[in-house]
Amino acid sequence: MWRRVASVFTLLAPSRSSVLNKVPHNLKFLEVFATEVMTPTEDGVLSKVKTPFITFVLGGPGSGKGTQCLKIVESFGFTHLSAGDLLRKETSTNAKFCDMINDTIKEGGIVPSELTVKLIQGAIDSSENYKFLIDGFPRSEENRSAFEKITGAEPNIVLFFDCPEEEMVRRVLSRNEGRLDDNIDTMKKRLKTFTALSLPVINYYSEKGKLLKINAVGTEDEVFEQVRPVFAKYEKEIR
Ligand SMILES: Nc1ncnc2c1ncn2[C@@H]1O[C@H](COP(=O)(O)OP(=O)(O)O)[C@@H](O)[C@H]1O
Ligand SMILES: Nc1ccn([C@@H]2O[C@H](COP(=O)(O)OP(=O)(O)O)[C@@H](O)[C@H]2O)c(=O)n1
Ligand SMILES: [Mg+2]
Repeated sequence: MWRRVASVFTLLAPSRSSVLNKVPHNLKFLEVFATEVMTPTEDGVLSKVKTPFITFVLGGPGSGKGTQCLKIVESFGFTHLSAGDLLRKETSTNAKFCDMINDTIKEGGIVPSELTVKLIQGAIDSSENYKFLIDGFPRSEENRSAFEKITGAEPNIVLFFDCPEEEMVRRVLSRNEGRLDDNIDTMKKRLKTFTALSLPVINYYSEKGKLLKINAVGTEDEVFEQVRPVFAKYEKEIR
C-alpha cells in the first residue's frame, strides 16, 4: 500500500503530527534513491510509506539552475522550490524580515539559515507532491547543517551546474527580471560568496558521492540533455 508522507520533517521533530512520527527514529531516512520505507501504522501493521525525493540544485549565480529546474518540472513532474524565490516572496508578506532579506540579497550575502529552512519546510509540507527540486540551497555549510538539523532529512541527489564566472556574469547582467541583485556590484559580491561559502558544500556532497556535475555551458537544450538521463534513470523508482 502506498501512502504519501505528509511531512519529511518529523524524524527529528517527533512533536509534529505526521505519519512520519511513526517511522522508527533510527531508520536511515533518505537513502540515495530510496523512496519507500516500512513503517508501522497505528494498528502496528507494517506498510510502505512513500518518502519524499529531494534534489538539491546548486551552482553559481546565473549558472542556469532555475532554467533547468523548469525543464525538469515539465519532463519529470517535480515541484520546484527556489530558495531565492521563497525569500523574495517573503519580502512582500513579512514586514518584519523584509528589509533584512532585501539588504542581504543586495549585498550578495546569505540570509540566516533558520528562516530559509522554515520557508522550504513550509513549502514541502503544503505540497501534495513527493518529488522536490530545492534550487539555490544549501548555499553554505550553515544552510546545510540547519536543514539537516531542523528537518532530519538529506538530499537524495545533488546537481551542480558548473559554469565559468564570465558566462555567469554575462547571463545575470542580461537576465532582465528586475532583480535587486542583477547588477555588476552585487554580482561581484555574489561570486565571492559562492567561492567562499557555497563551493565547500558542493565539495562536501562530492565527497559523499551524491554530486552530479553538469557542464552548464551550451544552449539550454544542450544542458538539459545532460540533466535528462539523471532523472530518466530513476523515474520508475521515484514514481
Ligand atoms: N544554457 C544557457 N545559455 C544561455 N543563457 C542561459 C542558459 N540557461 C539560462 N540562461 C539565461 O541566463 C539567465 C540566468 O539563468 P537562471 O536560470 O536564472 O540561473 P540561476 O537560477 O542559476 O541564477 C537567465 O536570463 C536565463 O534565461
Ligand atoms: N539559500 C539561499 C538562497 C538564496 N539566498 C539569497 O537570495 C539571493 C538570490 O538567490 P537565487 O537563488 O534566487 O539566485 P540565483 O542563483 O538564481 O541568481 C542570494 O544571492 C542570497 O542573497 C539566501 O540567502 N540563501
Ligand atoms: Mg535562480
